Amino acid sequence: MDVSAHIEAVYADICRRDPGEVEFHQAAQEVLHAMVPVLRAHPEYVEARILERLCEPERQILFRVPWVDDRGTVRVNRGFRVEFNGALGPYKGGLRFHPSVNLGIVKFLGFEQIFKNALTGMAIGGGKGGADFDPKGRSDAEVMRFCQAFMTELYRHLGEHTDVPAGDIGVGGREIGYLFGQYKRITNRYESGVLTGKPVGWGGSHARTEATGYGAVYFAQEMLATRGLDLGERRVVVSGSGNVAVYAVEKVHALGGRVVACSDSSGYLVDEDGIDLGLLKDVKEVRRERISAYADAKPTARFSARGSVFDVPCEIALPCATQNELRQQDAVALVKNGVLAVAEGANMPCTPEAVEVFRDARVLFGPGKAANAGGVATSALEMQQNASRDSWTFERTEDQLAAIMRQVHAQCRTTAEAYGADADDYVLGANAAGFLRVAEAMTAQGVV
Ligand SMILES: NC(=O)C1=CN([C@@H]2O[C@H](COP(=O)(O)OP(=O)(O)OC[C@H]3O[C@@H](n4cnc5c(N)ncnc54)[C@H](O)[C@@H]3O)[C@@H](O)[C@H]2O)C=CC1
Ligand SMILES: O=C(O)CCC(=O)C(=O)O
Repeated sequence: MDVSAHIEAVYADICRRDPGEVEFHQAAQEVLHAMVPVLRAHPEYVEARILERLCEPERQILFRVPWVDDRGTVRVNRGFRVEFNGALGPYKGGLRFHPSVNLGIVKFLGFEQIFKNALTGMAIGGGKGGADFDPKGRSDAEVMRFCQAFMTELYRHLGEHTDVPAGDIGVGGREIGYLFGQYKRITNRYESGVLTGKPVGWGGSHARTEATGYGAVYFAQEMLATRGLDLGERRVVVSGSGNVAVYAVEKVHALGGRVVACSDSSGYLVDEDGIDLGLLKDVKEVRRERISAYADAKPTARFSARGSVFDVPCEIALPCATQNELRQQDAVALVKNGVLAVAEGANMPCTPEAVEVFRDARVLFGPGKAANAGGVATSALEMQQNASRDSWTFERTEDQLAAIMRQVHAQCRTTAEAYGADADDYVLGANAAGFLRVAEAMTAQGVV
């Protein structure tokens, strides 16, 4: 059988059926490319049309979200939930509130989530959702009314055994609280496990807030260890300054590294003293201001509205903002400046051309579906705690997170080698290991 031709045909079909969904095409192409050696070893998955079934969501929900702003004006947004694959458990994946959200972006994120969730080894399927709502500049009351309107439609598709959303860009503890309140009001059920990322006082898990950023740093640490290196004293650049970025900075500092730059959509900040985490959290989490407010408050820091945060020389780069933020020219600059390792805290932040530059330069590269899997894995730990009406300590939860990240890392390397690649080929290893677990479950469950 000509496996390459089969894969080409699957990809062509995706592009033909869903033209314009460029981010989904990009995510699918990466996975499909990695499938060549896997399908050669498993022709039964070609026969069972596993790839074709994996690339088609089980269900896509699109809905109107009408709400009223503080001036009494009626607003209308579009809501999405893509329930991509439920072979391993309830659909699991975050909600993104950002003006750029469209079906193609939600599908790319949901598709990534299938393989990421499988890699964690936990019982969670893949899904993602969101809305083209822009929370920037909105009052708390507006955000609450929007969340209530969003949940007024979405609730009928959710359930702790059905579909369990969490946060993503623009959705944090505040939004999860409002969404949970509306779910509870409509259903008259205190179903703790229907959403994760809840605040710790009422069903949230310790370490979930920190998990994605911490996990990405653990993954970078594991990659460095394969070359006898560690994070101590290393110069690190983190893009973004949201949930993932802030806790990546925190863990790098805890492990002895120094984050010298971070960013937001308005520009980037360099602080050679090392990013002051207290100030960063105050600017971003409390005051919800632009990152330039940090430089206004600290004389050692400088803010730049032009150029890229990846121009700042570093040994470790952690892209933690958004998709396709790290382009070919950024990768070239990083390599020129001696970068050793790149771990994707965000989903698909590096373009395919950038990944190629890292591969050619033999830079250790951890793809998002492996490197940022700590967030969703800790969400699954939150579901476990909710199901058993238990609450674990921070230490116990973080220990489990660290163990899961070590296991994800090891699995990437052994799977890459098993399919004839170098163990450093984390892209092949992550995609193949995730795929195999899902394909096995789909096969056992029949054509459904
Ligand atoms: N929150 C979580 O647990 C997980 C998040 N992710 C991914 O991590 C990334 C960040 O998510 P969160 O930190 O949760 O969101 P967030 O809303 O807390 O932060 C997003 C950050 O990215 C910045 N940003 C957005 N667009 C940008 C641009 N074009 N250029 C520079 N900065 C930009 C924002 O200013 C903000 O600092 C996303 O790709 C998300 O899908 C992945 C796994 C889990
Ligand atoms: O915690 C979750 O359920 C989802 C996290 C997420 O959206 C992601 O892994 O990209």
